[in-house]
Amino acid sequence: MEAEKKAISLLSKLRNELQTDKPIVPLVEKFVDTDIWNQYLEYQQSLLNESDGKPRWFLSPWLFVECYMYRRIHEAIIQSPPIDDFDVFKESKDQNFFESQQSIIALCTYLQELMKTIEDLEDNQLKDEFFKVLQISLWGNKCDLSLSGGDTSSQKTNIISSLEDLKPFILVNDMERLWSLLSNCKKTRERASITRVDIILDNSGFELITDLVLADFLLSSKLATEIHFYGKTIPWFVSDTTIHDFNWLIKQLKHSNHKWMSKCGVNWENHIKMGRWVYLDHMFWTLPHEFSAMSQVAPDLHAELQKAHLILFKGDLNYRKLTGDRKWEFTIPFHQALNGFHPAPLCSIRTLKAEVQVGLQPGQAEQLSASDPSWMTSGKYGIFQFDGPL
Ligand SMILES: O=P(O)(O)OC[C@@]1(O)O[C@H](CO)[C@@H](O)[C@@H]1O
Ligand SMILES: [Mn+2]
Repeated sequence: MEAEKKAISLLSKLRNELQTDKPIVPLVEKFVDTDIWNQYLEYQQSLLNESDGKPRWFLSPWLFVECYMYRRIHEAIIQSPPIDDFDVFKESKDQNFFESQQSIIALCTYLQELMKTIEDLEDNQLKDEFFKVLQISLWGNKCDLSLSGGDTSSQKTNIISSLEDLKPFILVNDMERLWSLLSNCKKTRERASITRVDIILDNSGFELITDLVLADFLLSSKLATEIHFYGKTIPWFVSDTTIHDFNWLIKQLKHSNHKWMSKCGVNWENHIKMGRWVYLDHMFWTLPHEFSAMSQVAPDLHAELQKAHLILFKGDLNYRKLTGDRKWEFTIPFHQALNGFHPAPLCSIRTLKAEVQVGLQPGQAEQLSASDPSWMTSGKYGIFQFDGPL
């Protein structure tokens, strides 16, 4: 109880600093990333003129301040042993999973049915199925909890039957290019050589299920032979996946009473055991840096990603970090907005929740603004935006 009181008082202090637009203060508790965070704060300070004073909540770049808030929430917890490994968002993440049960059952059933025939599918049928699981994973990204202020945001309808209706909401659609890349890898792959797809995960609960369905499909269709997943080392943006969420979810499936749900759980645990699925984390994903800084700030992670044949970045926050969260012209090429970040061919799979979007056709953004003013932030629209081999 003493620890809880302490954490709550630290969190109240944080809320007060935020609400009254106080200066952003350095982190105090020693942790693996404390020095890097404090250096980044100094860098933000260096961008200001003398007369502008200190970085502050209402004034500093949103990407930085928002990441900092989640890191400070974590600081309040690590300063309060013995509850220093408590995940303040765990309850809402689990709730999202339980409330999406029906949709999860539908997905697991769909996947297991598909598995029965996958070996016999013609190329064009396989491509159709690939596009379906990609779209499932895209719309899975609607269900994050930070946008709803932590309120429930689960998937209640059957996503598979909605795919056709949702197609007009895909603003950039590079699915064909993903197919070309992976089907080419499959055709030209020598026996015993590998095709590795890395998935930079976003939210736990329903979205994670959709990503694992995609990952399982990639293996079963032989479009890939190995999947590396990256999650977050600390609780992040309410719903983001940590290793505990990842393991918890697979266990839930495995012990489910539903035949196909538990089959998925068993298969997925097996993928992990056999090393076909590898879960990794790295502190870089919970730093405030944009991805073009990765080769400098986290050269080990950058080198690791270079070994992938394709990297899929799930979610809105990853898109903001890919593009540096800048006020780009809507028509600027994605490649340019990446600002030199290209460890391997990569694709963003995200629903739009923040006011950054590049690579649109001339006039497309203007048309959307006229017909649907909240198009950039409602999560109603989505993209598959690919930056291919150089
Ligand atoms: O990365 P996700 O889960 O798709 O979305 C997270 C996110 O919507 O939450 C924030 C709102 O607080 C947005 O800035 C951010 O992009
Ligand atoms: Mn998220």
